[in-house]
This record gives sequence, structure tokens and C-alpha cells, in this order.
Amino acid sequence: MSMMTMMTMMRNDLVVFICSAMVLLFVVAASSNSTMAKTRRSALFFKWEVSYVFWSPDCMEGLVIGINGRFPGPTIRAKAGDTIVVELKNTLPTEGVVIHWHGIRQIGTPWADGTASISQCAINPDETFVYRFQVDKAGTYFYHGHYGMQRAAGLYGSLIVDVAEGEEEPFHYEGELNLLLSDWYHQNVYAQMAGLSSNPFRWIGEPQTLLINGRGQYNCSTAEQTIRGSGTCEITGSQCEPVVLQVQPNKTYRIRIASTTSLSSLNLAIGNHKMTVVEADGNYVKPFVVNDMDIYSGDSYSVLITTNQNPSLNYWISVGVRGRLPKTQRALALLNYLPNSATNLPKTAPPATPAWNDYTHSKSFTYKIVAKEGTLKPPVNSKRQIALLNTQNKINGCIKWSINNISLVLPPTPYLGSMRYGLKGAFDMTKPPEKFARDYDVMRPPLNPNTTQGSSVYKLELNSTVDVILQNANALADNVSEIHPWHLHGHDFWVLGYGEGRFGKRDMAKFNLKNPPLRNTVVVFPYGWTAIRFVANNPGVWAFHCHIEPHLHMGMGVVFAEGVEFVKQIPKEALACGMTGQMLMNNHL
Ligand SMILES: O=C1O[C@H]([C@@H](O)CO)C(O)=C1O
Repeated sequence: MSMMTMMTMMRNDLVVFICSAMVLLFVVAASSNSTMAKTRRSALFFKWEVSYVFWSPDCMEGLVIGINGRFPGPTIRAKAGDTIVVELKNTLPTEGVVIHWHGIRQIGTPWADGTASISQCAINPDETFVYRFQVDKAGTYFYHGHYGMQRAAGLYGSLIVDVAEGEEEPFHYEGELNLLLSDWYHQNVYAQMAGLSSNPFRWIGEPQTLLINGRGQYNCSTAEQTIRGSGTCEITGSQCEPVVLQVQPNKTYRIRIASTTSLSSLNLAIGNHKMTVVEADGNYVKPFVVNDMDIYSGDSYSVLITTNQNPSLNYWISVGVRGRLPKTQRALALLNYLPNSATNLPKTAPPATPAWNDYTHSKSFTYKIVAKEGTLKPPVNSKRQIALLNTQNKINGCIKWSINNISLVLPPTPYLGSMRYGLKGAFDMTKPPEKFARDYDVMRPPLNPNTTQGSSVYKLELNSTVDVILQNANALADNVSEIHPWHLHGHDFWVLGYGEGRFGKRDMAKFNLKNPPLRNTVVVFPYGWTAIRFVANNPGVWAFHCHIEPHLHMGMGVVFAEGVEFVKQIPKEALACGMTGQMLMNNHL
């Protein structure tokens, strides 16, 4: 099919749907065959425009990157097996954009992963790109910008996938609530990026505000007063109005929680209510009960709560910072037992966030996460073990993060196109290191802080089982080692284990092969290691990186690729830049 025909078809499809509504949602039954009645597949169409919007996420006006004039972006709700089609128009005046569908594996559609320089060319201003992919697995997901630091600029929203028609979740609930957590900076991301690349280095610092569903309250006296409406900010009816979750007494609710923070690791607790964790990153876990939970950037969870407390009261939902000395006021939302008024404030103070450096507490939560019975088990052996040491380093006096002494810089031609068409020189073709020096002391700052930059790729044998050991270390300053949540694109992985200090061969004996949780994001604790296993069975090129936005910007990531020769139907729009763009101009693709 020619490019023109394809574009015309796409346009014709959409012409039918264009109407005055900003977001169009059409459900098209794709199969009504009787044998498939239970697994009816639908296509859901969305028409989005990305633009700058003046918004007051925390009662202070700033500029966000919004979708269809709103922040956060619209929630997508689909059923497992559905195809999502997002026609994304970039109306940012002078910069490109892409959207990553976090947690969706993009099986067979690696070009729709939404990673600039990896899966596609950034969409130019005034141009449109059509993402078309299947959501194959029920769960709690989200989407976000994956170009520069556009996620931190507010380009994100929820993506919720229900079980396929006729199927049931393995737990029962009567109502559902959704909390998309994020952090917010008053400094714009362009100034943040410039600071991160400057010498002397300018760190972004802690966020001004934590947001719940895009709402927070900066400098509004105390958040408690804010909810009461007696703070220093004008709250009522505004964009920063606190979130109120309405519930009926004596029912079970599923709360979906996801974090798309730029920096902060979070802890969430609900006054008087225990939470039963049942899902993590779109995979069921063996249910366990907690009073509070940690959520790292890139994580998503579902918890069940039962509204069995005193029905004449309302309760606080409190979100605070973990792992870094908190300078940001905790965020509060209200669990509002109906028919109580939401102005009826809880009698007790919001639940306290555990001490920021109480890692024992964090570890005890993380270690409780194991797979629900019946979850796919990992292969017993792996074919290859890649050890990735993260260090904080310097290049020409600028601070970087490196993996095995390479700080990731992305090439101008997206890998997917350059590898698919075998273009030489599109990126650094040397093999990146699989190990780090035996005598590297992870407990001390690097002896030689200088590092190198690179764009090399870990090529994985298609369908092979790969183990990755994420090894944390001391940063540049003495006695500092930070939390890093690592996110893998294109796959779920099993978390085989965690440990303290430097990983050694003996630690393999302790790998959990019985019920390791399947996830797409996992934390590496300070001075610790985390081991994961996955099967490289999804042809494409996939980022694996720290989900802390400034850390990725400073080079904290690697690129995996498998079976790229089998990738089909990369839309030309995904290739229209760099060397693949030149080939298109010369009619060679
Ligand atoms: O990447 C980072 O840089 C700063 C600090 O290490 C240097 O100023 C910080 O806290 C980070 O997480």
C-alpha cells in the first residue's frame, strides 16, 4: 500500500469521527463470530492534540504540556484485547513530541512504543502520528511523554485495562477509584535540563508540590486547612481543588495507584484503613495487607480497601516522600464516606509518612511482593547474565550517570529504523560491557570519576532468557547512594531477588524461582543490587532505564534489541528523520 493511500485511508477513517468533542471515543466491534463472542475485540479511537496550557496544578499558575487543553491528559479505559488508536497531533510550536504507553508491551508494534530516538522520530510541530497498538493484558497503566523531560512538564495520563469481556478479576470489589501520583516543579523543564547539563551543575532539587490526579496545593497554609478552604489559596472550584474520593460505607473498593513522578519516591497511607495489595504493574500478586505502601516512579498498583470504619467520619489519604530528605509537603486527598459532606474533615491527623531514610520499612514492603499463584514462572536457567553497575560520574566537569562507565546519549536516527535497515554509523556499534571491574568498590565514590558517553546496544538473541543484575553504588559524594526505579520497555520481567552490597555468584542460589513477581519497573535500593530475568521474545528495540526523569536525562539507561530483522510495518512517519529520513527521500525504504 502506498504511503498516500495509507494516509488517505487513515484520514477517511477519521473524517467519519470528527465532531465537536475534543476526545472522540468510538468502539467498533471487530468480530461478532459466535465462537469469539466472549472475546469481542474492539478498536478505541482517540484524537488528541498536545499543546502548552496555562494551568495551576498546585494553585500557582505555570505552563504544562496538556492534551486537548487539559492536564493531566484524558484517561484511556479499555478491555484486554482491544486495539487503541491515538491520532496524536503535536501543537507545541517549536518542539517534537512522543508518547510512551508505560507497561504496554507493544507485542508486534515496537514502533508504537513512543520513545524518541529509539522507536520513532519525534513528531514535529503541526504533524500527526497515529499510535495503534493492542492492550493485551488487564491492569493499571499510564502514558507519558518520552522526549527530553516532557513527562516532568505534565505530559501524562492514566491508561486502565479491564479484563476481557466474559472474564473476571481474581478478586472482588464493588467500586473503583484511581490515583495518578506525580510531582511538580515551578521551574520549567527547559531550565531544569539546562541546569543538569551545566558546569557548574545545577540540580533540580526537590519538587515544590506532590500532585494527586494532577492536583496539589503549594503554599496554601497547611493542606488540611486547604481542604477546609481556609488556607491562603483560592481553592474552591479551581484546578488545584483537592481530590475527594467518594465511597459508600461497608463496601470493597479497588484503588488503582500509579506514579509518574519526575524524582520523588512516595509513600501512601489511608487513615484507619488497611490496604490489600493485589496487582503490581499489570500483574496479579499474592494479596498482602499493609498500612502504608511505597510507590516509585514508574510503578503501578491496585489495592483493595473495605470501608468498614466509622461511617460518620471521613478519612485522609496521605502521600509523602521517601528516600530523599523531604522538602515537599505531603499531598492529601479525602476519602469521603457518603452521605457525609466533604467539608467534614477527619478528626485525626493524616497518617504519618515513615522516616524518609527508613529503608528497612521500604524493603519490608518490597520483599512482600510475590506473584499470585498461577502466574507464569521464569525459565529455570538464563542464557546470559548482564551486570549493570550504575555510577555517578563526570564528563568535562558535568555530572552524569553511567552504566558500566557509559552514559547513554541517544542517536539522531531512531534505533528501530537504523537497525531494521542495517544502517552503518547510525549509532555506536561497539558491544557495550556486560560486566564491571571486579575490584570496583560499590561502597565508595568512584576512584576515577571520569566517564564516557555512548549509544551502543545490547543485542539479545531472540527468545533467549536474559538475567540483568542492577548494581547500585556510592554516588560522587561520600556516603550517598540513591534509590533508582528501573523500567523496562517491551517486556515484563521477573524479579528474582534483592541484596545488599555487591552482587556475587553465591547470591544466585537465593534467586526466587518459585513465585517471583512479574513487573515492568523495579527498585534498586541504595548500596544494593536487584536481579531480574526476562525472555527476549518481542522483536524491537527497547529502553531500560532509571525512571527518575533527570537521571535518564543524565544518561542512566541502556538499550536492548532483539529480532529487529523480524519487525514489520514500521510506519514511514516513525522513520522520517536522520539517516532513515534520508533513505525515504531517496526512495530507498
Ligand atoms: O543526580 C543527582 O544529582 C544530585 C546530586 O547527587 C548532585 O548534586 C542528586 O541528588 C541526584 O539525584
